[in-house]
Amino acid sequence: MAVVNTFPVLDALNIIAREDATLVDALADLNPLSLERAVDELRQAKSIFVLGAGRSGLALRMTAMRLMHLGLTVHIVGEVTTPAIGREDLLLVASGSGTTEALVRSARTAIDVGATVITLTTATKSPLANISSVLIEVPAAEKLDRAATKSVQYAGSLFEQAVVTIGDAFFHSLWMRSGQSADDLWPRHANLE
Ligand SMILES: O=C([C@H](O)CO)[C@H](O)[C@H](O)COP(=O)(O)O
Repeated sequence: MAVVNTFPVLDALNIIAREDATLVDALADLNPLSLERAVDELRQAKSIFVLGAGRSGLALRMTAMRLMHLGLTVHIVGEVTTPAIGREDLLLVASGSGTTEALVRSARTAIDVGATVITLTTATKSPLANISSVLIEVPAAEKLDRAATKSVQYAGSLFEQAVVTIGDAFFHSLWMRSGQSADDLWPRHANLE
């Protein structure tokens, strides 16, 4: 790539905002039933476990906090206090590639014990996608996709933004159904921060 002297931040913001809006339109075409099923499964699960590596995992941690605000029992896989997953539980996984080995292994364990696995991924034919109970295709670039047809942003950035947005949409949908006010939710927010 050629060095350029300037690239206005507002231009970058516009590029990202446009990519995010296009992705939401594509999501609506690809996944309405999967998105609704995911919300139903999240509502019914005894405990929700969230799992992702790198930035995908960081994005899902934001969803984990919001689900906790709703009063749901949520665990982040890898934390020392996270218990064993069981039959009535749900594993929510985000992996752009769908091939990150530790995630595929954990998803297999979850399926083996009878838990539900919801996967957000760009790769619908990946090992992770193949074993998932609910598959949400995110039409974004995967981290090694250099074609710039789906995104001009670096690596899996568009996917990771989508994970945050879809997680917030899960939360919002569940919150609107829950009958709880913002004041009902707030006392659950961390008071040790
Ligand atoms: O951190 C990541 C990287 O910065 C890509 O933008 C990825 O999220 C991490 O490598 C995990 O990969 P995936 O399982 O393919 O999401």
